[in-house]
Parts: sequence; structure tokens; C-alpha cells
Amino acid sequence: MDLLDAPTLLLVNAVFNGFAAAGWALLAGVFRMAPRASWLMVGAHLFRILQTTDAGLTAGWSSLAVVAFEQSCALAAVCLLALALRRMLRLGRGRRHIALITGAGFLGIVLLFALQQRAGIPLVAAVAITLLALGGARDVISGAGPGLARWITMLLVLPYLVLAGLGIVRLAMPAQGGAVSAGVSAGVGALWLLLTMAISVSLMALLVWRLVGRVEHLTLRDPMTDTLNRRAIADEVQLLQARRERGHDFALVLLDIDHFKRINDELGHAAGDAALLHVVRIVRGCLREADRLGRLGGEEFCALLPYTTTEAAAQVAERIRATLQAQPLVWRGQRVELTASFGVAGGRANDPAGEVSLARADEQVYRAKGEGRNRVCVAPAEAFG
Ligand SMILES: Nc1nc2c(ncn2[C@@H]2O[C@H](COP(=O)(O)OP(=O)(O)OP(=O)(O)O)[C@@H](O)[C@H]2O)c(=O)[nH]1
Repeated sequence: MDLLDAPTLLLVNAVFNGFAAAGWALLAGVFRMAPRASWLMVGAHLFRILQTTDAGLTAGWSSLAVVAFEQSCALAAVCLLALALRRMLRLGRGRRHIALITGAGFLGIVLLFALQQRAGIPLVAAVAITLLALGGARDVISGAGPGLARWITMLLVLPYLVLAGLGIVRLAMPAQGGAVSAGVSAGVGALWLLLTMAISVSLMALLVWRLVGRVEHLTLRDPMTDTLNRRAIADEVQLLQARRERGHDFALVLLDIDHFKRINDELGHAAGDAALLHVVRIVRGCLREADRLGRLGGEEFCALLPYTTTEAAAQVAERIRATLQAQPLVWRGQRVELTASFGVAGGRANDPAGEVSLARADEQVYRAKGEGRNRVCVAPAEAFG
């Protein structure tokens, strides 16, 4: 039990919370990573240090003032942890319950301080902390969603549940006479330290997980149209080709906007960009959920259609072509007619790599351009001869 003696615990607590506050400040101030949530975490760790300053800051204060101060700091720390969690989970709205619980808790502490009811102060704080912790656990469960790795969800929810349990245990203490032994007090202090560590580390894990997802997204998507980029298209085609070898059809629909240069030249680059987004919107509207859309570059796009025959893909291409023709872009009040040339190619078994079907679809785009544009040309389903 030596490790849990009060001075050691205070030191460990101050060191850990100091380092954690510095780490979050670095993330917020230098790396600009989730800055608001990170600053909230800095605040939470600083309040945890203040909560346990013990003889330092509060030397000479009455025991009533010390209890009121410590419990206010604990409440403020948990409130900031709950707010940071909501920010990290991007649960923007609905922070009112945190403000209400924290406000009511502070009000209770001030009232009891004024009435000199020392014993009631930790109980009021415990009720507020328990409610905040339960709210935090609920936020994790409702806000995590299927996109969040299960281990991160578990890591996030557990400390909030233990914190709530700790509050409930604290509420039960007066029933046993209210006296808390030094050992129990040190144990509770150590648990608080562990919980703060767990919450801080799990929120950092959440941040890193989000960052990795973002980087992955940026390396695989075209930033302007938010469609797959060339590299991601190549990966997807390879995957489809591998499935083709196991007997599952796939087809590619390539499209190249006709006379796109004219839009840029006559209406400006912004109109050209708007035209690209317009085309993406229309193509997406004509695809199924399982289909993917990518941008090969410039004004050339590729739709990847799994489990689709060449004939079915040709129908999809024709539908996109007709929709595009029927729905011109409206740019600053002006109608801009848009058409595109389409090349369709189905995946063939024994193609050495998926890139071959891309090249075949590309050949058909050139054929469509040569035959007068605004049309769909289809590569033969299988090689002949
Ligand atoms: N606005 C905008 N223009 C782009 C972008 N990427 C490429 N372009 C332009 O797209 C134009 C493509 O022109 P071309 O390759 O001659 O093709 P086209 O005018 O569509 O002619 P055809 O394909 O033969 O019908 C060029 O002027 C590029 O500068 C982009 O992201 N935004």
C-alpha cells in the first residue's frame, strides 16, 4: 500500500496531469488537431491538478473551503471531459444537459458552503459527476456509430461507467457513518488518476484513429469531386478483376465530357469546376449503392459496376448520357448544355490485370469522340479469335 500513500499519489497525479495537459496543448496549439476539444482536455487536466493541490494552494484555508474547492475542481474537470468527448465524437448539439448538471452542481456546492454544510458538498458533487459520467457513456454509445472501431468504443465507454460507479459508491458512504479511512481515500484517489488517464488516452486514440481515416481518405479520393482518385480506381479494378477470375462479372463505364475546354474558356474555370460537380451528381444518381465512381483526371470519370454484365453497363451508360443531356448545368442563371462520350467494357477472365479493361473502355471513349461525341460505345464482351 506504500505506493498509494497520499504524497506519492499527489506527485504522480500532478506529474501525469501536467504531462497530459502539455500533450493536449501541443496537439491544440502546434498541430491544430481538434483544437477545441484538445483545449477542453487541457482545462480538464489542469482542474485535476488543482483538485489535488492539497496543502499547496489551499494551505491555511478552512476544511469547509478546501472541500468546496476540491469538489468544484473535480466537477469542472468531469464537465470539461464530457464536453471534449462530445466534440471528439462530433456530437455538436445537445450540450445543454452538461451545462445544466454542472450549473446545478456548482450552485449546490455554493449553497452548502454558505450554509456551512461540509458533509453535503462531496455528495452534491458526486451526484453531478455521476450524471455527467453516465451522459458521457451514453454519448459514446450513441455517437460512436458503426464507423468507430469497437475497441475504441469499449476503451471510451469503460472509464465513464467506472466514474459513474465511483460517484454512486461515494453517495453510499455517509450511510456507513461518513468517515473515510486514509486507505480508502488513497484508493479512490488512485482510481480517479487511472480513470483520468484512461479517458485521456482513449480520446487521444480516437483522435489518432480519426486522423488515420482522414489521411486514408485524402490519399484515395479526388479532393475536388470527392470521388475515387486514379490510384484508388486502379486498386478497385484489380479487386474486381480478382473476383472476375472467380466468375463474378464486372463492367467499367468511362466518360469524358465533350468540349469541356470551351466551358473553361468561355465561362471561366469556376464554371468548369461546377460542370464537373454537376456531372458527378448526375452520374451518382444513375448508379447503385454498390457501384463506385472515380475521376481518372481532368474531365474523365470512371464508374465501376460490380456484378454487372457489359450489356447492363451499356444501359447504365445510356441512362447517364440521356440524363446529362436532359439536365443542363445552370451557371449564374445561364443554361450550360453538357454532353459526354462514353466507353463501356466488361471485365474478362484471364485479363493479366484490371488495367486492361480500363484501357479497353478508354479505347471506346475515343471511338465515341471520333464518331461525333455524345454517344455510348461498347467493347465486345469477350475477345474473339
Ligand atoms: N475547370 C476545370 N478544368 C479542368 C480541370 N481539369 C482539367 N481541366 C480542363 O479540361 C480541359 C480538357 O480539354 P480537352 O482535353 O481538350 O478536352 P475537351 O475540350 O473536353 O474536348 P473533347 O474531350 O475532345 O470533347 C482542359 O482545358 C483542362 O484545363 C479541373 O479540375 N477544373
